[in-house]
Amino acid sequence: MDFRQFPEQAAMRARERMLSGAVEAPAAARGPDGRGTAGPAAAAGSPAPATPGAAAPGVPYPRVRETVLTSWRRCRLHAVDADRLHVPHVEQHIDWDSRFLAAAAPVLDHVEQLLADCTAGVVLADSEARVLSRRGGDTAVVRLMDGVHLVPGSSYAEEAVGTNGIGTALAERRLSTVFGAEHFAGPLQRAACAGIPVRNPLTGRQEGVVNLTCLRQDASPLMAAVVRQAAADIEERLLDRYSGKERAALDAFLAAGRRTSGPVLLVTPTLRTANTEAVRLLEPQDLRQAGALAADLLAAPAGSRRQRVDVTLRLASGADVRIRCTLVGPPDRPIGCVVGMTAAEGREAPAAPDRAPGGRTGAQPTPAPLPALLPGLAGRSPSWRSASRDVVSACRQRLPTRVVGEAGVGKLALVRAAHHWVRPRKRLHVLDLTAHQDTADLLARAEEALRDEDGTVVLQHLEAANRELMSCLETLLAEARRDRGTGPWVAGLYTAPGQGPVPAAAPTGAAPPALDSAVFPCTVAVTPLRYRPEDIRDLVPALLARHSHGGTVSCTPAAMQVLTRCDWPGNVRHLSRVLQQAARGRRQADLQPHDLAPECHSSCRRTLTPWEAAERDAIVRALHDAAGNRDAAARQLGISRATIYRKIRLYGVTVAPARAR
Ligand SMILES: Nc1ncnc2c1ncn2[C@@H]1O[C@H](COP(=O)(O)OP(=O)(O)OP(=O)(O)O)[C@@H](O)[C@H]1O
Repeated sequence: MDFRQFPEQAAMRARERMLSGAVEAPAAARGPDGRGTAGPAAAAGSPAPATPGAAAPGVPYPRVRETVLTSWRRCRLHAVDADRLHVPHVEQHIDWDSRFLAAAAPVLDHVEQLLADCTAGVVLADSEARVLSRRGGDTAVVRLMDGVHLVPGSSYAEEAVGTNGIGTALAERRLSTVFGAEHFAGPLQRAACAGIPVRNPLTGRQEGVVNLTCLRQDASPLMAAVVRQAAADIEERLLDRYSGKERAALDAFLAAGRRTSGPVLLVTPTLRTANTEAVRLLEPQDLRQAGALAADLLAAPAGSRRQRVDVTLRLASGADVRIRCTLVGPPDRPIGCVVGMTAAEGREAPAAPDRAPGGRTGAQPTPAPLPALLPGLAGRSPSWRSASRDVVSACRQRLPTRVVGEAGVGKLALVRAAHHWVRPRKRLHVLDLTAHQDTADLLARAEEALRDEDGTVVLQHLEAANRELMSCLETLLAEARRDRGTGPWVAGLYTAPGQGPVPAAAPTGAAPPALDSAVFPCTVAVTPLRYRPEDIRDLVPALLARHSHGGTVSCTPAAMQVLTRCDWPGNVRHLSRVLQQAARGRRQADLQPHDLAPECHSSCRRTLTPWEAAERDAIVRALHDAAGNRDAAARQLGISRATIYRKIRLYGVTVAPARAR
């Protein structure tokens, strides 16, 4: 039975079981968009539950599409209420004069006419899922949409109302069809909808979503075709609305964005836009402030206008940033201004009162003003944010800090980013304790680095230090602080053994010398990637940008799903290596699951021997070649059916048959 046909209460119960991990949801039925592999006829069958005993014998288990299941998991993370609908009213935040709305209006008129004899209504929302316009729909659909507040001025963001054809399309960045019980919130389950993001053809950013909504029994594959065409028409009209000057200014803005990994803004007399990094790192008031600076430069009298202006700006977070405003076009007739941002040179944002990061020691924990996220680093999980906050805070106070975590979790990356944020252009000295055979040489280098009062000294791989070395380092560090009262900031990185719990604080007793050292009053633990899988969605594009050398390699949702399910025993470094391999030799590509290394398609926890790893890889490749068909893969490998099934179980191979993907 297809989940979409499930009655409301049964659907809710089945969903709870799937999300609580009691059963693995069998994927996937063909949606009325015609995608997927099992059509409505197949949907009428009863696939066995993935976990024996998940459904009573003879009781059909519902099929759920992977995209829907992923969306439900996001809803869970956002604590969306499944029983009641909470639709925020956000009218005051909407730009009712936007270029997007103006470009879309004639297209919506046309779609409304097309749908005159149909029951469905068409809805337009902006990039934040705020409803801008609603047209058409027969009486029943209008009543339904009114009943669920699907009206201009309300927000249909997935984190507010759950899985739906507006917010989910934006979250997935592609066509999203949601039918009946696939909606997360019960009150939406009478509806069926198809939504597709509309992209700005010049900047590539999502401008919004066009969506069709009808009663669930009226759903049709044509809905997807109609929204696709409408989105293409809006994109074309959007392009037409840019003048030649605006296109030239946008070209300069995009070129500036390619040269930096930081925030970039564009201001022209008629247009304001910002890159993803700016939106991610800055608060709205910061964007407004920076935009005002650029507008002032554009409005300055021609005689006094300079091509480039550098200023320091204090952000809402309290951090200082260096702003560079560069005019586009000649100074006497500029067509726009591009604003770039870096951390301010030699200026430290005001430090918080004395506070031990992590709140483990010290007096009153007072939150310090901090950047929303450290530039150049990806990840928004609470544990990553907390580690970032603690490391920056320690860096500001020059509090000797031990950063603990498994190999490749990002300890050095975090300390480096904090150093560049707090004291840009000052030196960062990294001393790898495993790279120095000669202790005297290591201590001499440490002594020299510790003389750099404004710098940061990182002692990497503290776990490799024996008691004697540690005691010498302690003496050096104590002297560095006593002599000058302040001294450089010292961070010690301790690589904890893999796949085990991270020590939350400095252990005592039989702890290794690096951990029972009295030198570091503060310890920050960085969580392994497998415990913060939500960061993978941020890390993947950031790491792909690094490995595609200015190209545009991205990840399809299906490949992203494979990546988010992996355990990543080597943490971010491991993920980075897999993406580097997958992106090798490509400048433009949408990575598919089969582009990822075979290890991503196996959930085996133990370390495989080289022979076993080779066998697993061969099986994964054969399964990909055979579209997941196990019999065909076994034939290709020249092994029996029974053997391939046994090996698949042994290695936890997760390549699903194409029908179920
Ligand atoms: N949040 C992040 N965003 C972007 N890149 C990251 C992030 N965390 C780690 N990386 C990247 O992952 C790789 C490994 O990180 P890093 O060297 O900091 O790990 P580590 O914890 O210090 O490892 P080890 O203990 O083995 O020395 C680096 O290439 C780093 O740039």
